[in-house]
Formats: sequence, C-alpha cells, structure tokens
Amino acid sequence: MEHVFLPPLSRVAVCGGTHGNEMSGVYMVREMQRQKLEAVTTVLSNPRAVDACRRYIDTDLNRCFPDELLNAPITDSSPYELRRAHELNAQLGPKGSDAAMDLVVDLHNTTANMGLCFIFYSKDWLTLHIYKYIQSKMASVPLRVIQLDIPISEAYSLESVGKHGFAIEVGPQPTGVLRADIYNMMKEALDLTIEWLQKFNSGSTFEGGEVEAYVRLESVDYPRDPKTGEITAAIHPQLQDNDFKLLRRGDPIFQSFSGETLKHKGEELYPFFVNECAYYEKKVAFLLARKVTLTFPSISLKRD
Ligand SMILES: N[C@@H](Cc1ccccc1)C(=O)O
Ligand SMILES: CCCCCC(=O)O
Ligand SMILES: [Zn+2]
Repeated sequence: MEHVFLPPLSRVAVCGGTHGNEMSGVYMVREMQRQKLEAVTTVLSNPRAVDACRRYIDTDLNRCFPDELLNAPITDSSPYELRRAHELNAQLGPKGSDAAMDLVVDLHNTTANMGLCFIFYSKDWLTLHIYKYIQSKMASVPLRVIQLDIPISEAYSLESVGKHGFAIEVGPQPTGVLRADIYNMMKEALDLTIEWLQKFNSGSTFEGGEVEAYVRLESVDYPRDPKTGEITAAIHPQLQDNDFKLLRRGDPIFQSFSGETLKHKGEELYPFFVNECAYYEKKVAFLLARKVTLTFPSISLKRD
C-alpha cells in the first residue's frame, strides 16, 4: 500500500460525558481540565445529562451527528441534545470542513463485557495506527477495534465531526458507577494515544501492517410480546459476558421467561455490546460482527 503523508495532528479534542452516566470519561475529562493540559482540547459533551447522571435528557446525543441533523434548523421545540450537537459541531467541526479538529477522541463506557475497544468509521488509517501502537504497549488487556461501515455523511456519533476520530469504549462498568480498573484502562489508552500523536508530530514514521478488526454487521433484538413490546426473554447465561467469543449456529442466545432456550440460527459471527443497558430502548440485545483483517499503509508527517 502507498505510504500516507499527513499534516501535523495539532488540534486534538478529548470528549467525555457524551453519555452523562458513563463515568470514566466524565471524571477523565474533569481531571484533564483540572490539569489545564495545553496540547488537548477537553470537552464535557453533555453537561446537563452529566448533572442528571443520565445517558441523555431528550435524545441520545451520540445519534445527533448525521449531516442531515447537523443541517436541520434548531427551533424552540428541538431536543436539547440536537441543539448541543450543533454547538459541538461548531466547536469541534464543522464536520467535513478544513476548520475541523484534526482528531476527536470520544470516551464511552459500556455495561457489556467488552474490555477496551476502539470504534471508528471507514478507512481511517490513523485510528488503526494508534490502535496497533496501543496493542503493542497494553499486551495484557483485552483490546479490540470495531469498524462501522457507514459513510461519514451518515456517521451519527460525536467523533465523526473531526478530520479523524474514534471512540474509546471500555466495559463492563454499570452506568452511574466509576470502577478504577475500567478508568485505568481508559486512561492508559488515552495516554498512549497522546504519546503516539507526539511521536507522529515530531516526525516518526509508523510502519504499515494489519490488524484483526470486527466489522459491525447486524443487531439482534430481544424476543418481545407483539402486543406490549415487552421483552419475553433474557440474554442466555452462555452468551452473557462472552462478547467477541464466536457465536455458532445452534448456540443459546436467549432464555425465555417460560424456560425455553432460544438458539442462534444465523451464520457464525462475533457478538458484542451483549446486554448493553442503553440498548434495550434501541431494540438491541447484542450486535454481531465479522472478524476481518484490515491492512493499512505506513504513515508519516507531511513536510511542506
Ligand atoms: N456506546 C456507543 C458506541 C459508539 C461509539 C462511536 C460510534 C458509534 C457507536 C454508542 O452507542 O453511542
Ligand atoms: C458499534 C456501535 C453500534 C451502535 C448501535 C447500532 O449500530 O445499532
Ligand atoms: Zn456512550
């Protein structure tokens, strides 16, 4: 693959509290603001949801960044988070423009047993280089990278407003709870990201290569009562906490309240976000991914 030259990545934003009850990022950003770090812009993305210790006030902020919503007019009846998304787009974007931040890192927690994950869109080689660098330094931690095959115009999450962006997703952590072990994983990943950026900006070349990645393919909802919409089963104990473990046809996925075991009927895929608290209302019990090998080019600073 052709070597890639990039201009300096000097304008970097770290966001926390995009979901107000995901505490690692909330405390991480507050600590970074207390330390008054110059090199990085820190943002508490959803202050009202953080104060309320809820995921959001009116609507999920991390679904407000498709071009269509960023271009929609804001009226008095607009949801709080849509107004906030426009503010964040003005501050860190505008999405797709030259004025946008070079890199936006958005900090999330999940109640699912996912360890430390990077989530990114399309072919952002930068994310894969940073991920590979962290992989080389954090050998003992379960580390995965999840690719969303969505065009940037339809990308709906905060980190898509930067020229480059990824989310750091760490779990399991209950919402509204701060776990030191989870916080420490997120902090180490963030410190190593900043270390990589300093090396890149001072002229280091990073060799290309390949990484194993999980490409989001589909979501699976809970079995529901057609009349009430209520769930009629729980995640099966053999799936619970087994994120990224191959799910084969015939493996149990749900245990119905009437005692039945419901089994996976599709092809063998990798489950993740298994039993994520926030996804019940999104009609997602777990997501399924293909495991692929992504190849990426070597990268270095473009010198004018
Ligand atoms: N937990 C995050 C996962 C995510 C991160 C980044 C982009 C898309 C999704 C969310 O649902 O918002
Ligand atoms: C990888 C994150 C996925 C967000 C929820 C969804 O796509 O249904
Ligand atoms: Zn989140």
